[in-house]
Amino acid sequence: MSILTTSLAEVASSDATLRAFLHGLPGVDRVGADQRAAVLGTRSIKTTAKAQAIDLAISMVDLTTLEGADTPGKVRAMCAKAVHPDPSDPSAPRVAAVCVYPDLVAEAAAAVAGTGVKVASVATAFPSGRTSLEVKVADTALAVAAGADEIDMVIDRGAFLSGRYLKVYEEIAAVKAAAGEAHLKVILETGELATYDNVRRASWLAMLAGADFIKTSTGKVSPAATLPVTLIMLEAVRDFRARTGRMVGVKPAGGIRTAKDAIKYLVLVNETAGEDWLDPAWFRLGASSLLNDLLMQRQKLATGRYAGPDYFTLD
Ligand SMILES: O=C[C@H](O)COP(=O)(O)O
Repeated sequence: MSILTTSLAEVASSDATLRAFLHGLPGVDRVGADQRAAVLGTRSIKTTAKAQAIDLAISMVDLTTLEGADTPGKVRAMCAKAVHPDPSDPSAPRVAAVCVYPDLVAEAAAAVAGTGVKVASVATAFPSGRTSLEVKVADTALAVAAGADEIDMVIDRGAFLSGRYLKVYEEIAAVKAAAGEAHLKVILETGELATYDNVRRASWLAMLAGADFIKTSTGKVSPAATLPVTLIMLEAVRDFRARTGRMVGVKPAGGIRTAKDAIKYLVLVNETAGEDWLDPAWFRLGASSLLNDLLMQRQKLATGRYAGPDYFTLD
């Protein structure tokens, strides 16, 4: 079955049709992808453009805490930081969203109410996803009922890697239905997918099933986000829009800690998917400890000196 001739409506009728479609996608040139990501990662941005890039990156952060030891107090402090990242400088943009476990959604929703900061929650038995579909759907519905604007779900990697593509598709579609109006980010956990071809296939599978965003990683598996994997996902959303007219967002997450790295991702977005994606509606950076470096670099550009990490509250 050729990607050019297949009707997308027919693709999800069985494992066999999904397999034919996904394995009919062009293979990823691994060396080429690594090299292109490395080259784009060396592009430098100067002064004004850098200041704009830092503010854009701040506005794209999903400020995240996903620890077993998370408390309501920690979540409230994180939410305060999400709304006013730099209390000494009201011109610092707020972040896109806070991202928490489902049991802390209500706390987060109360803390950011009326500010424009969204609440994202990792439902579906994050990070492993190893539970029944009934539990995943209930986890999602409860998170939305508690106030989540966005649901970050994990795919069933075991099913994907054993070729049970229809199961993965149907789970995503069921979680999407349970999410209702909430936006659905589908985490591929690329560090467990073994090949770049699989990253491309999982990206298409998630988009076909209704993902609003595709996300690299949970942050609990190494490697997490990388530039080459994000490049492949950006190509996928670009090609998916060309084929269907529908735009899907991209979220690298896990291990992104410096402003320098964040800017590399923005260059990659611009050069791969295009500037339509340079917007928090279409591109996010999932990170627990990136924001302080963005704020430090922002202040350095404005004042010519670093304030030092102690100046900002903890990420
Ligand atoms: O979704 C975001 C990740 O869980 C955060 O990972 P990180 O702690 O490496 O920034």
